[in-house]
Amino acid sequence: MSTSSTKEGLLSVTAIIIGGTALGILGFLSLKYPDCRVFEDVQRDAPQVKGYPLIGTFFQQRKEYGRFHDAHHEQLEKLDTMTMINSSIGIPFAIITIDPRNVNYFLKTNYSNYVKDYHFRKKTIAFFGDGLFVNDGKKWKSHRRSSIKMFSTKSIQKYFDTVLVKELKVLTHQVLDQYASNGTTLDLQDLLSKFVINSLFRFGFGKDLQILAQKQHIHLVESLSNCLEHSLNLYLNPFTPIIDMMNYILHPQSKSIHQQYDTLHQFANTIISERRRDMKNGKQFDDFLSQYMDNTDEDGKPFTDNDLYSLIIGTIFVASETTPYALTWTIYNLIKNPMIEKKLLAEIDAYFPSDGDNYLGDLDPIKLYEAAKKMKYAHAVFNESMRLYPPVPALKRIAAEDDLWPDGTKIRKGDAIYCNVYAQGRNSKIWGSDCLEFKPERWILKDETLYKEEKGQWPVFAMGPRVCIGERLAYLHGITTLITLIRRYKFSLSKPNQKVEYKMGLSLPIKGGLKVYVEKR
Ligand code: HEM
Repeated sequence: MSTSSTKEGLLSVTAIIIGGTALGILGFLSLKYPDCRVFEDVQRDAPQVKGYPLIGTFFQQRKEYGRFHDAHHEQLEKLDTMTMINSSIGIPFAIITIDPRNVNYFLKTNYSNYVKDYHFRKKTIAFFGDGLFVNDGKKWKSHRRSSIKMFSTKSIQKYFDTVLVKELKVLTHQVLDQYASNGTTLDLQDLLSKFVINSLFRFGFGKDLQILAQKQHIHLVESLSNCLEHSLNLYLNPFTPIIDMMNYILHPQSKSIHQQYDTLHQFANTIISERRRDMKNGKQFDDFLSQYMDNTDEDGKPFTDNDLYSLIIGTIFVASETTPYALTWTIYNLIKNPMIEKKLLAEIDAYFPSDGDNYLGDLDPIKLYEAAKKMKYAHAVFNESMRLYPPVPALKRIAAEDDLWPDGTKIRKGDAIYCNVYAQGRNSKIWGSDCLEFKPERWILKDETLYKEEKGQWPVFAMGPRVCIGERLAYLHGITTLITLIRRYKFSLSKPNQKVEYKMGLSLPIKGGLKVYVEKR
């Protein structure tokens, strides 16, 4: 036998051994991990969404991305569980829970073991800055402490008198009346976002952005939404920097994403420097910005411009992404349920007896404020809409240490935890067999008081030490706007078969907005 054929023989034997061993290992691993990702430790005493050997639920998760929350809802109902594991290659391991005991535990009882996602903070820092929303520990504490004073009863009342009612007049008399008389379609979601941004900006930073009627700062609103989407893509899609580069090469004329981030930073920097100058000249202010500037962080140092940037952008972010979406979904639900709208109108009439064209006592701030606090049915309608369409659809944390949940689920250090608020609001075990129906009556108890949930079965504003600090303001803002709009206008979908579905993200907007016609009542 020649040396070359001996070599060939040896090579093929080696190839057979290597190939056989690889196949053997693959077969062994496939048997060990038949429905989850390879090397996953699934011994957590929680049911698991079944996937494929070694890759887990990768394909299911990719396919369901656009309807992520519904997929969780269906999987939880199918598995007949309130806590489940979803394990996929390439996607961080996640434990999803809607069990009120667990939710109460990780958001409240043992909240310090469940921290904000560090990777999210790192990827989104260009947008959010390094402030309240994305931090834990000292930084979070000092930012929260400095913000909270703005949400006292006195400040909220002042906001009502000096800002909200005036903005409502612009929204109705200058904008919506125009659409009503022209009979043209409008995107209600977009309009309400601008309305809330403008109002809260005047409240927090004493500046009228005039984006509602006079169409100023529209580039700011665009940059805001593009940069938010971009920073989420940076977190979720590793190819984002390559896509950015391609966009830059293919569309050299259009504004690059970096220029849009610059727009946000320049906008915030201008506000900060103007304020520093005015304060130096002895002008007095009583808003968010001045409170931050007067306060110090936990080490006694003044807040930096970066801290102030995160406050400004954070406020615009919550303003544009929560209350307006809650309001848009509520009006959508009322369009779909005319009998409920009729009942709401009856409650509004009881508080504001018919007064011709002077709707709602011509928007008298004191009357409105008092009514908005008391109107039970309006609260029930708003809550019921947020039950089905929570503005913040999921709460995510990372476990700092191993733990054991009240339902027996074992938690490992580093696990990602999701409370899917959307799936929880639609769960039949929690809300009964009519859970998918829009029924505001479920919020009104036999003794005519409003049901208040505090045990972890509806954390729409979160709970525990990180509960939303804007909750009271959001209710007052939401209810006042709702009753004003419903009393003055009748809304209808511009196309009766308009597809209304949510867009995936940190919040729950309607994909493409809500296109409506508006008529004066
Ligand atoms: C319907 C309206 C709103 C809903 C449903 C809502 C919901 C929430 C939720 C669920 C969280 C917790 C997020 C998490 O920890 O992962 C949160 C946090 C927060 N919200 Fe709201 N929010 C609303 C409106 C507002 C408004 C109007 C403001 C202020 C202008 C505000 C300010 C904040 C702040 C500052 C935090 C961070 C608190 C912290 O981490 O300590 N929210 N909100």
